[in-house]
Amino acid sequence: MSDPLIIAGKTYNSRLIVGTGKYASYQQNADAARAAGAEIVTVALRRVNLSDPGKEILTDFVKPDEFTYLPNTAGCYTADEAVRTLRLAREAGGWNLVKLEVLADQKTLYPNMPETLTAAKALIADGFEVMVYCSDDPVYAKMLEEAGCCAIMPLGSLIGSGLGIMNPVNIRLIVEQTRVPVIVDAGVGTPSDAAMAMELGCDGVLMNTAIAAAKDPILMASAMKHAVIAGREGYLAGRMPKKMYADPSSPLAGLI
Ligand SMILES: CC(=O)[C@@H](O)[C@H](O)COP(=O)(O)O
Repeated sequence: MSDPLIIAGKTYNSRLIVGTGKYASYQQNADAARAAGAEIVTVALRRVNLSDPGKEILTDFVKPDEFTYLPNTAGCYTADEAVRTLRLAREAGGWNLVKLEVLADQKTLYPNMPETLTAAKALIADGFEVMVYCSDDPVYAKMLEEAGCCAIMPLGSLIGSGLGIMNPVNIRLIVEQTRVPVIVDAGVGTPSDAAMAMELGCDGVLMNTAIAAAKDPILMASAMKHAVIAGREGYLAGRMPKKMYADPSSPLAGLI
């Protein structure tokens, strides 16, 4: 069955996007991205070495001809900072598809939604394709979609928390109202969290810590790949209706 994910007019077969932080090495990062079957990797422009030849460079391991690079603005706390960071990235690397995140504070890394919306509008006016990390607030999610974002990426829970999807009802509301892909970003801790996101009807999942901080990141990456596929197929198959009382599995007719 062909069931591609289309973001900003480009088709992907994988619905799992992975990060490039917290790994023991860039080699382990590359191996995990492959085990996850990921086609897109997100890169924190302010944290990952993309150019200093005196150190290991990410692109030597996670190769740009193998993965679509999705630069992100992790570590930016104002719209201005985020816009400036992505403009510099476009000049340096030619990246036009970007992941915008504007954070509110270091303790929660919760998205600052007014600043995020301001930055999204500026970037879209500047010709960027903006995938946007956001709160699970359906009202802001709608504003970001109307501003022209090409993917809405609500948090499952706080970045790096591994707490899973704290507010499935809000995620479902966002899914129902959104016409561009909805990708749960942040907070996934286990394969069942990833499957739940997909069963809720999300178009994909972005995760970093759940894989990078696992005891065996490569095995966890593979587990996440299967969970995303299982959740997607379960969503497309349509779950059975919930019932309050038992319903026997074997037919009642013809009983002795
Ligand atoms: C990698 C990234 O872009 C972040 O949004 C974040 O790190 C993902 O969150 P988790 O680490 O909780 O998966």
